[in-house]
Amino acid sequence: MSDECELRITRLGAQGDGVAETTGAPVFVPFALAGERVIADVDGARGRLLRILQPSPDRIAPVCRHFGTCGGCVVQHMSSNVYRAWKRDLVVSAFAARGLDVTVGDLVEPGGKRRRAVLSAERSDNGVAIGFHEAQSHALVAIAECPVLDPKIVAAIPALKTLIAPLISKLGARLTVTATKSGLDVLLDGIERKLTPDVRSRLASEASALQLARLAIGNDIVVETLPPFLTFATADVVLSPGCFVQAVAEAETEMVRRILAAVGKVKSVADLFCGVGAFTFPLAARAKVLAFDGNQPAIAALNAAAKKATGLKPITARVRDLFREPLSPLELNEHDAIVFDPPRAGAEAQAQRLARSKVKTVVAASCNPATLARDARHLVDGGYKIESVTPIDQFVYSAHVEVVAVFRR
Ligand SMILES: C[S@@+](CC[C@H](N)C(=O)[O-])C[C@H]1O[C@@H](n2cnc3c(N)ncnc32)[C@H](O)[C@@H]1O
Repeated sequence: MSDECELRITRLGAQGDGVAETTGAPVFVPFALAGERVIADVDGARGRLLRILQPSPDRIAPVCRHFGTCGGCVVQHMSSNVYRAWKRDLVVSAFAARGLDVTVGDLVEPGGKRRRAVLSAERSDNGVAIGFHEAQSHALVAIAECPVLDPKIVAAIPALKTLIAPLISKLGARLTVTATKSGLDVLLDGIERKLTPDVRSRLASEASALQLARLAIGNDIVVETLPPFLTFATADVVLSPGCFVQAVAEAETEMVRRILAAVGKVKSVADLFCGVGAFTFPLAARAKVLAFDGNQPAIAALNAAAKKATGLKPITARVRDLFREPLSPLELNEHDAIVFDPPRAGAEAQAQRLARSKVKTVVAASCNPATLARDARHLVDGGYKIESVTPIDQFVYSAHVEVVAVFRR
């Protein structure tokens, strides 16, 4: 049952929604701003914005025509000041919820566009569409423009649509596109049927004609015209299909700069959750690095690049599940500094071991302030002091924020 109600929005929630405190529970209204009076269609804790009776002076026009339907961006409608304060506060609140009263730095905005897009492809009565899902829905919004994506990815969408059309059913598929230094690296997941030799050879020649660096379908590399690579310090790393990369190169540069500044002049560093080595190689310009990640292809890619890279200290990279088998305090103590950059779930088991170690400097990078704060609590309880917490706007217009936190003992 939904109800049309007049609401007064008093604050912004963690997902960027306007929140109205009612006599019952709070109501969350996407695209409403603090200070606004709105009419919303309210169903339980959610309100659909129908009309704005009194707009906030901080309301601005969105930069993209898809804003409001495409679920990729949640906050293009607020002034820069409100946006910056809200993003920073996501981090402040996460730390406060763990009883950590820290000074969180201002939001750093490195700019840049996303070099990685995870898109959906679906067949409908009007043909194949590629885009993002609507918020809280399975409906696809076909993308004609996108202010956050690398323009090379947006420009390739019409050609990708034609390329993959024969493979796409109503069930849909996932398309991971990465802009690498040798061209677009395209991975299509969720295709059930096996490729016939004819289809395969057509796909290979069309992908080459489009100058894609690589086209992979699931685990099958259909064609690799050029090895798709990214450069970290002096290392050219050929990516494994769909492996993790930081979404925005400029944000990665900012993270690396802060990590290196915090680590300082050291002899030995462990880089935990290293992926393909975005931090490993810059760290190895000054110290020997022991690197771990649970993803075997990522470690293979890192090791292959390490063999060819010049001017770096020794790198040892190994596959290890750091949730099940975190480094022990004894293993940690062999290093002057530890860098960890886990997935959204965080690194609780590893943080608990770190709390019992004697390592002087720990630097955490995280895309989830909630799990970072939980892990920081373990470090603080183990005697670490939080030296700095810096939010970095890697995921512009979304409710996500990257954070680099420095701990010392
Ligand atoms: C946020 S990414 C960081 C990668 C790298 N630091 C970078 O900047 O590119 C998180 C990494 O954690 C790895 N990972 C996820 N679960 C893991 C686990 N249980 N043990 C070890 N690594 C894991 C993923 O493979 C991924 O490379």
